[in-house]
Amino acid sequence: MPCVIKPVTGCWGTMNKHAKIYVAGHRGLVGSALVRALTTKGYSRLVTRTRQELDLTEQAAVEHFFKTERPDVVIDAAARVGGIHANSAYPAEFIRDNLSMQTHLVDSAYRSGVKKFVFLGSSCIYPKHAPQPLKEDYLLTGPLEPTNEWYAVAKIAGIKLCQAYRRQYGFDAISLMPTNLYGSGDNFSLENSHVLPALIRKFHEAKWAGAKSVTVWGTGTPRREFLHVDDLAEAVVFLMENYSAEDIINVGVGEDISIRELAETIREIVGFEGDLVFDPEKPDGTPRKLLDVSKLHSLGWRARIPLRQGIEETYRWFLAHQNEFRR
Ligand SMILES: NC(=O)C1=CN([C@@H]2O[C@H](COP(=O)(O)OP(=O)(O)OC[C@H]3O[C@@H](n4cnc5c(N)ncnc54)[C@H](OP(=O)(O)O)[C@@H]3O)[C@@H](O)[C@H]2O)C=CC1
Ligand SMILES: C[C@H]1O[C@H](OP(=O)(O)OP(=O)(O)OC[C@H]2O[C@@H](n3cnc4c(=O)[nH]c(N)nc43)[C@H](O)[C@@H]2O)[C@@H](O)[C@@H](O)C1=O
Repeated sequence: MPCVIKPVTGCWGTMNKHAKIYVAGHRGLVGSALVRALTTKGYSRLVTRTRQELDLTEQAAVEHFFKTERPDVVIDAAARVGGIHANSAYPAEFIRDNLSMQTHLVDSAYRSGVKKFVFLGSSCIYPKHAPQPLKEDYLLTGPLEPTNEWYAVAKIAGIKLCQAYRRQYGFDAISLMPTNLYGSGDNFSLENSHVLPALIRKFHEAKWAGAKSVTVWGTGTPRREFLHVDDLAEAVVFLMENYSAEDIINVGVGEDISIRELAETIREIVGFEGDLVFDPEKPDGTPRKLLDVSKLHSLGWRARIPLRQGIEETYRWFLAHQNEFRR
């Protein structure tokens, strides 16, 4: 099905700057960047709820929220998220919570008359050994990476949910597939975070402890693509305003680096002078996960924050917030 570009204003009417936009998961890495991006773009009616105020795994609470708040637009940045270890260690929570939250959100949004729903998947929905770069068409063409198949299956179900509600009910739900993200507000847990924040913290702590080496999980050979979360948020707002179709869209940079190169870059930025030690007992995960972003480029959007600059900014954020991490 072809891409559909629609104008911000005009027949839609909902995407004017007074549209009431519910950002689910607004305290997370992505949600907080979305709040910044939407505010900068002049969207003045943002609705947010903490997990304590609205637990999205509670169907009745979600239904009640939509009936009373009646947002025009929903951006779903709420999910159970984590790095390679968390995905392997908590498979039941990753599949259960993600299936539950997204189902409640999509269904209640449709039933309460939401005009636009933006769902966020992930590049891990593609088969482990799919050709690179990963085109949107490769979805469901082969087996998944075992370390994150539970999360990936939930995300694939989320895509299908959006497509089904569009086909049967004409619900304008779109699904975007971000690559690995990083930036201000990330999770810096040593066990459960993604590689980039984990390595920032490991190198920083090793530097201050005067350690001789830092251990990097796996062989260092897997390749990953990293998109700054402020770029991602801009892309999400752009697609919310301009895209309406059932086909998924990759959101990335179009370039990747090896974990060894990433570790060397972070070591340099942090100023750690010791060695890198690779631990091959830890899983490598997918060998490569580079998105084909030609569809996104053809719609008129490109990432702008270079990786080194983004890591430097993220390290400054880490230094300013290291005593107040969320977990
Ligand atoms: N980070 C990444 O590299 C990537 C992320 N994505 C996708 O982007 C989206 C956002 O991820 P990210 O910002 O990194 O994740 P975070 O973990 O930083 O944020 C997730 C948010 O979801 C909220 N949440 C979790 N469970 C519940 C619940 N039961 N009820 C209400 N709120 C809940 C969290 O609330 P609380 O603050 O209370 O914990 C938090 O605000 C997800 O869909 C993820 O799959 C896609 C590709 C890569
Ligand atoms: C966004 C994406 O994120 C996850 O997939 P992933 O890309 O494999 O995740 P990751 O960032 O945790 O690891 C990337 C690579 O880096 C290596 N690595 C080295 N040292 C550390 C380290 O210290 N911590 C971590 N976490 N990884 C390390 C690690 O061994 C692996 O080879 C999925 O949850 C998936 O569901 C998903 O969507």
